[in-house]
Amino acid sequence: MAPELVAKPDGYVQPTSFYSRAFVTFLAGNGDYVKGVVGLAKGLRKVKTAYPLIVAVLPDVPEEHRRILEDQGCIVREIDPVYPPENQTQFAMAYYVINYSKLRIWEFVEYSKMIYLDGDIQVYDNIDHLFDLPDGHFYAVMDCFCEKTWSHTPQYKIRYCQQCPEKVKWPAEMGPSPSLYFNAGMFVFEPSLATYEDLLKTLKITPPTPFAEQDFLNMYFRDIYKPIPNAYNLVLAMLWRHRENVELDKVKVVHYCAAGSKPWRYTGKEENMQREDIKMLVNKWWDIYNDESLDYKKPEPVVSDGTHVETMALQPLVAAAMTEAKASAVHYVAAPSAA
Ligand SMILES: O=c1ccn([C@@H]2O[C@H](COP(=O)(O)OP(=O)(O)O)[C@@H](O)[C@H]2O)c(=O)[nH]1
Ligand SMILES: OC[C@H]1O[C@H](O[C@@H]2[C@@H](O)[C@H](O)[C@@H](O)[C@H](O)[C@@H]2O)[C@H](O)[C@@H](O)[C@H]1O
Ligand SMILES: [Mn+2]
Repeated sequence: MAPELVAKPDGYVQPTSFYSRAFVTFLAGNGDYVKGVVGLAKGLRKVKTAYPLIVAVLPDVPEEHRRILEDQGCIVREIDPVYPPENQTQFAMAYYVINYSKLRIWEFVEYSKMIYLDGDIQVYDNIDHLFDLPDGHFYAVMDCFCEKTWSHTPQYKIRYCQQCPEKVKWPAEMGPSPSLYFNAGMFVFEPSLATYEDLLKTLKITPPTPFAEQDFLNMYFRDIYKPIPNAYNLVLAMLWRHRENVELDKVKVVHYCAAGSKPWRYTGKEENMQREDIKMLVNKWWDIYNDESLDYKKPEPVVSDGTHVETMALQPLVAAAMTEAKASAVHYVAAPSAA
């Protein structure tokens, strides 16, 4: 629901509840992931989230892509890259090396709570309630170890997966079973400069591993990690690896991370990509991406007592609240965080 607006004696109106919560995603390069972020922005609008979407962009994201995202109501913020220490690691995907730059979002301390979403994620139900989860923990959905991308791990070699720990039990002779491990495509976290500095300091002395920043974040937050239901981040491989753990009609967030499943590049040729559930989820993504009614509508400039007030690129909800607050004969100032 839109933040309360309070008209001040001098006629200035300011939202009482400044946004200290936001969704945040990450965009690198001049390629087609920008389509993923546009889809995400429109999906969040469709589920009527009360919070803005921040896009942390690397310097190599072109002005044209930044404009496209601002025109979709996103708040674009440039971040510097973060590189892991010199290493010979073979990342599961070569481009994973850029994903360490996600760590910059811990520096967004004007927000007390944020939900990170990969650009290849779509939100199909409102998940604003996750912002109310108790502070002091790191919330994310458990990953699955059954795809070939995990063939470098001991759990893969013995076909152990945390999604079905009873099926193949962890053998005592291999020591304690692995800590619960989350997929880093979606997580609820609290920005903090102290954590941010410590993350970067710790990264400098941590040898990189195949799943790059996902492995690093799992190691770093292991003691405060709390699993949340699979419905909040459906890692697509779950559909053919652990169908018993998926209630497709209750899924709120879909993560198009399986090879060949990025909707904007979908050809249907890769393994599992001809499944009916995959085709349905890819079409669902395109329905939102192509829905022009979900495009961001810049609020009409507010004209008051003859002066033309330039409204900033406000979040639709603040704009709607302003309209409700009868934009006549008063000036408006937007909440800085809504700018
Ligand atoms: O060329 C790229 C590759 C990755 N990303 C960002 O980094 C995230 C993580 O990469 P990806 O989702 O491809 O990894 P996966 O979840 O498929 O392993 C993406 O969702 C994007 O937000 C990007 O912006 N440009
Ligand atoms: O940089 C490492 C990446 O690791 C994760 O992706 C993996 C993981 O989900 C595996 O379990 C799948 O098998 C695999 O397909 C998928 O790519 C995150 O989704 C991504 O945001 C990012 O952190
Ligand atoms: Mn992803």
